[in-house]
Amino acid sequence: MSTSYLIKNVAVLGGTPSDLLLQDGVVRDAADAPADAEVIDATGLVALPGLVDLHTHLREPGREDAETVETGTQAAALGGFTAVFAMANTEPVADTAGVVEQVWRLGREAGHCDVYPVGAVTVGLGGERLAELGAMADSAARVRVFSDDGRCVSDAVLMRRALEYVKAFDGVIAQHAQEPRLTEGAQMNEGELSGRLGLAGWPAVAEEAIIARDCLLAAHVGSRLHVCHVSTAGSVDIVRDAKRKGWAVTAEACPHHLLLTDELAATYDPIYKVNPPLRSATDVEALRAGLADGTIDIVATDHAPHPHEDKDCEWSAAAFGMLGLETALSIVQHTMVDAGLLDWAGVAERMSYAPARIGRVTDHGRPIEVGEPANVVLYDPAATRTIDPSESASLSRNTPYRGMELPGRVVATFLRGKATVLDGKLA
Ligand SMILES: NC(=O)N[C@@H](CC(=O)O)C(=O)O
Ligand SMILES: [Zn+2]
Ligand SMILES: [Zn+2]
Repeated sequence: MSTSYLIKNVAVLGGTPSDLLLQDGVVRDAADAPADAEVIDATGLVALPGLVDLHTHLREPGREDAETVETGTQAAALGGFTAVFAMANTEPVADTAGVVEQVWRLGREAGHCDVYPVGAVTVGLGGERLAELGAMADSAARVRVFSDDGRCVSDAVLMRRALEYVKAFDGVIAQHAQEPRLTEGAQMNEGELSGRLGLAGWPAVAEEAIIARDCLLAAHVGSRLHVCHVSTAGSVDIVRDAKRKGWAVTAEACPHHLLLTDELAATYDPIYKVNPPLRSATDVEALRAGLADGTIDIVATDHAPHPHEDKDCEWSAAAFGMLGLETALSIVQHTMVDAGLLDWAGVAERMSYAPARIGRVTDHGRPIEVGEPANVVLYDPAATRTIDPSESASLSRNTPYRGMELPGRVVATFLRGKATVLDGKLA
């Protein structure tokens, strides 16, 4: 028999404390708790629906030195996630039914959280021929999100065809918006600082031009576009405009873009090297405002593990990317909740309900109500912790928050009523 959990005195979405029963994989009325239910005193804790990350790099197959499905989903569970969408830029690329089924199966076997593979848009992320989108959609992995993330689908005709193709199964194209010709050799945000540091600049317009083009294309063909890791104030404006026109455009912001700025590049420490790059304080403020008013639909981690030999080197030689799964909720608390921009219901919308909706997943992103799947995270917003990379479940150590004191701690995560994390540790 599986364990039942009676969670006492928990503030669901930060509301008035009540009791919750998780039994047989679903949320039940606490009054029906069996005598042998495991009791958790959740006084002071907030219950949120299991978090859903629409943008994770699990690196398997091919780069198991950086991360595996096992370790990446452990990090996810520790961060309060019950589902992650695994990006397609693996080796081999997830551009066939075979590879997406393999990733999906590895996720099931690991059991720490559900893994939904993202399918590549083009063969080998080559940007030349459409991958077998229909076969991936029809596979056991039931792919609905397609992305060449890491690369931009820069060919307008190919992007149009992809948007048209996925309409047949209600899919979405998640675009890594980066005009390649405007970003050749780019190392950091283009601005006064990049000139001073002698690092090639990644201009905001290279992101904004692609987002504007793709919003127009999505509207033209009547399809769904999702914009990955929005990083500039101008991008927020473009998405806001597209939404006002009623176009089916959604967008994500990453925790690091909500907190960190390009000033950190002055350290020349590649821990701060990420794509798109850290931008200005004005951009950070616009992202927070966009996330608060719903222009930016979701927070996605873009968890991008890299082994130390790809990060502990000179800036221009280092890989782009930073860890995100285990710190995302703390960064959102710090930048949005503690700043008075979002309440916990708003966090649930942006880190669980909306990402599940965009990814067309129905058993995650559900409210914590009787009869719903017991995908729940218990979070202590009053706790603080100092980030120690060596404590991460990830195989990689590239967190930009090393040594920082962050608010909040994930106390427990439940996947279909089974504890994946208890007392802040893997169960
Ligand atoms: N974000 C990054 O800096 N890196 C990602 C690729 C990506 O998300 O574009 C990676 O795969 O390492
Ligand atoms: Zn990307
Ligand atoms: Zn990514």
